[in-house]
Amino acid sequence: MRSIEAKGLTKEFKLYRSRPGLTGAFRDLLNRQYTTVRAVDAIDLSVDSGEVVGYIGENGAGKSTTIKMLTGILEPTSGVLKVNGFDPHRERESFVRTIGVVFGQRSQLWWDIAVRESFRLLQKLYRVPEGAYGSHMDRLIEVLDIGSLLDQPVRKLSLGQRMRCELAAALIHQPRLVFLDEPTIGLDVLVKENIRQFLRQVNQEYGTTILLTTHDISDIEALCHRVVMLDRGRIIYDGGLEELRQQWSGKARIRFVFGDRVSLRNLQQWAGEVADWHKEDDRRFIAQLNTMGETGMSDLLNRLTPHVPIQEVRLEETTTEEIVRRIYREGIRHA
Ligand SMILES: Nc1ncnc2c1ncn2[C@@H]1O[C@H](COP(=O)(O)OP(=O)(O)OP(=O)(O)O)[C@@H](O)[C@H]1O
Repeated sequence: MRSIEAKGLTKEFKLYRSRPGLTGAFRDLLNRQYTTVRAVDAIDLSVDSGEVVGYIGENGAGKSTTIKMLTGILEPTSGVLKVNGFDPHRERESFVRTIGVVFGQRSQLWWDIAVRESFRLLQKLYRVPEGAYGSHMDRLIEVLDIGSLLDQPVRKLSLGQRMRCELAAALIHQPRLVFLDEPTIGLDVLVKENIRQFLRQVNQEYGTTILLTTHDISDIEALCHRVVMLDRGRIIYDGGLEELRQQWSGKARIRFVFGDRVSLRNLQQWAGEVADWHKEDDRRFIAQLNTMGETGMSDLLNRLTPHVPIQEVRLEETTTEEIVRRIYREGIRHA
């Protein structure tokens, strides 16, 4: 079953321009001028139920605008959108009962009342029957380890404690689809790991679909089977994380420590077309392979060994973070 089905989904904003001075203000009154910003530009997105998808992109790429359309907060300018079988904006009342939302920067809990009371209010809002509520909440409270926080007002909680309560709040009504916007922002490594583990568990046990926006690529590595990358309102990549790494990790870099001093010119001569060289000191060099895969590496070693003793050789892996940063910087065509 499909959780999200978007075709040609577009959102434009009108930005009104103010002309300078009093005359400008007067002219604005009579005839306002505006420019149009296309925040989301005709995207096609299908997400099957049970998938965990990372939705990433630079600041201003259009992620929040997409999420706001998917959750029914904003009405699309054009395109077709079905989420959990609903038109999110038009059928908002029934639709919101099928989704959960966590915005890392904003709270859905009431600041001054005890966490327990916030949960109760949400239970009423979502009309969750008492029987289903009790056992489900007990489980959430246990897994998220928030039992000791229930009687405290939200304003007294640390960020990590609050995030765990936010997650419980978003899952009170057992939604089929959860939107998480920067769920681990500002959290320490241990809390991040707990939250990721919890999300994996929710996905596996309940088959909950998760759409996650984050600037923290390790969230994506830990959780997502699929990445959708947005650039200036358009999808520039939609596929597996591993494929993204393989396709765009670029030329392999090999770090050498030679047994003897060696000149850059000699290395260039011996290696020929196979690699480009960067010198760190007389014995330490980095080779950037011009041929992909393992053949390039063994070819290079074969060429060097007759001339110079190799003390250490290490293949440098490009991290996903580096790949993504490069794609943001250069665009996917040049990565
Ligand atoms: N209400 C609005 N009115 C006018 N322009 C807007 C509005 N909301 C967003 N935009 C513009 O739309 C574009 C996409 O913004 P959006 O907030 O969706 O990006 P984002 O990928 O979520 O960025 P970030 O990672 O910084 O949150 C930006 O150019 C932004 O300035």
